[in-house]
Amino acid sequence: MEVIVTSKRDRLLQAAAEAKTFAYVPYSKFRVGAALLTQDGEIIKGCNVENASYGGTVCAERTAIFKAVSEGKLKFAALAVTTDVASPIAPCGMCRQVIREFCSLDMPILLAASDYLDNKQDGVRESTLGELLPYSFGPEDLEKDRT
Ligand SMILES: O=c1ccn([C@H]2C[C@H](O)[C@@H](CO)O2)c(=O)[nH]1
Ligand SMILES: [Zn+2]
Repeated sequence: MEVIVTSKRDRLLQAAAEAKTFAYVPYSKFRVGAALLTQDGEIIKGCNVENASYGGTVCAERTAIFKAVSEGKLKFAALAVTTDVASPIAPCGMCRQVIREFCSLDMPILLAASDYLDNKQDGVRESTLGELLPYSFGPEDLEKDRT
């Protein structure tokens, strides 16, 4: 995927910050917002949604992906994630695997610190899925010949 242009990048980061405001986090009080850019240029937002059973909690990244996929959108160009932490926070392992199902290994993943607008230098860490989930298992592995 080619480098995303600044306006789209800013829109995506802004959308992640907006999504964070809807985080349902009565237990952890740890707000997370995610925003997915589709290859058509659409932005789909997601927040973490916690549950009294704890295990029923869904992360912001998976909320965004499941929202998109359940609307028939399966091709993504970038993902942005932000929290209230003043340094960039990376997605959990389960989210990385779910992202792996739908996104290429070179897809940009933008990790924005809570204050990234004041700190555009170090506030956004730009990574890729391949960097966050090296030597991974994915859908194509199920297509390989088996003995
Ligand atoms: O990648 C992550 C990691 C954690 N959380 C949420 C889950 C839970 O609601 C809270 C604390 O783990 O943060 C996310 O949304 N994304
Ligand atoms: Zn997660």
